[in-house]
Amino acid sequence: MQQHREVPYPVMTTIKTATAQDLCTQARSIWLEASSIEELDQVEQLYRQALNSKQQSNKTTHDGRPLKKKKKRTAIAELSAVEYRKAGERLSLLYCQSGRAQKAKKGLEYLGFTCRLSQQVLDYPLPSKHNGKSRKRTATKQSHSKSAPPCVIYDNFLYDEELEHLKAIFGDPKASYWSSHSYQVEPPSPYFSYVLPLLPKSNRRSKSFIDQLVRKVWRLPQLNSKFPDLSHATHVEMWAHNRPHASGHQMHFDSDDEGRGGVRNPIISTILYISADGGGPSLVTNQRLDSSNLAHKGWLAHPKTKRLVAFDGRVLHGVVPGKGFSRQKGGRRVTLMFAFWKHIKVRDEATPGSSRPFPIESEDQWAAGLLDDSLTLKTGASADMKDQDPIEIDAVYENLDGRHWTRHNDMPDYEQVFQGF
Ligand SMILES: O=C(O)CCC(=O)C(=O)O
Ligand SMILES: [Fe+2]
Repeated sequence: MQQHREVPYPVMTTIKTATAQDLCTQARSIWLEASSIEELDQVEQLYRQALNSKQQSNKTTHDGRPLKKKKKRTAIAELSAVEYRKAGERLSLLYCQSGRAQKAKKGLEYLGFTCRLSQQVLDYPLPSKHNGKSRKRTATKQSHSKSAPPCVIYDNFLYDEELEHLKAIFGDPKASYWSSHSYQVEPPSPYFSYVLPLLPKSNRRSKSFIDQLVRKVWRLPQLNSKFPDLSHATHVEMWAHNRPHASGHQMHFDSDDEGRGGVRNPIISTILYISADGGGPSLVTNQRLDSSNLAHKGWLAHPKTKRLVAFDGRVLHGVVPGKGFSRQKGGRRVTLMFAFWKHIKVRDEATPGSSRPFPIESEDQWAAGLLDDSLTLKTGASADMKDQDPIEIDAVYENLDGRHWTRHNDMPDYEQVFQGF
């Protein structure tokens, strides 16, 4: 758990030079790129200052005289209700990420939450020698047993040259893949993805980098024995993310067209970690759309370059925001996702959006890089590929006192569950 130095409560209650909203904006931008404990302390202080900000009241008595000094300073929060809520949630997340969930309780209660992601999730265990040890080969045989995780992790799935090729396309936040889609994480830009058919080897495009890479995942024997339906896939949908350390991705179900017209899940979704200089773990749970309870089990996979994570396309999952500060100034968490579909509607529209056909004629740098056929990928996974155990979490949700939200608790409304991101 990260050590957190307590900072004195802010002394100033009247803000003259910046509005409380400015303080929140400043806090968030420092937080997203923070690389020291001092910066994190500053973030916390700014939020507390914004939440405690007061304006001089212009109120007068009924006959027009100013109120006595004490009354004149009637507190008026400068933040709008929405901003106040956001700032309160941000500060609560900082508490939960640093072993101080108890301190978040009052604020979360005030904001109407009854339940939150657990300490084990928000203040997640860091990768260590004891976590994610290599699994014995026989362990994969349990894949049909009820308690088997709905996800698998393979380290060193990619060869170095494959990673380098992907880094050149997706690594730089200014690269054409991001700029040509006006990608941003805060506030998030609209979702966009591309669909490729899973073609027989004889197809003319099957030598492109992206087709070879997709095939390498799709045909991985270990993945096919864990998820037998994978062989029925006809299309793959690809999308990617490039996040600073503190940026998370709310809990969600992967769905065709983002769930418009009803949720339709892929057979499996996969995550390839291209850059892991920052960012929190992926969290996969055992909750499904038709579950009548919140997830009671979860599995964490930390970002690690060349790693492949695959999970049952029906389960709730997300990205936990990186806690503390980034190991590297400006470090990014870059992931490339593939969802394998039996049926998916390809939406051929002029603007970026959900499941567009892969632009095979495009001269955009990113598309050209993925269509490049000069690199022959070695078939199969890299020789030192290793399966790893995800880190098992036995409480995904807790009440505000930190007690497990068990199967015996009611299903709370979505707005009552604090995710912190
Ligand atoms: O980046 C990750 O770990 C997973 C992201 C994800 O679930 C998504 O983009 O749908
Ligand atoms: Fe997802």
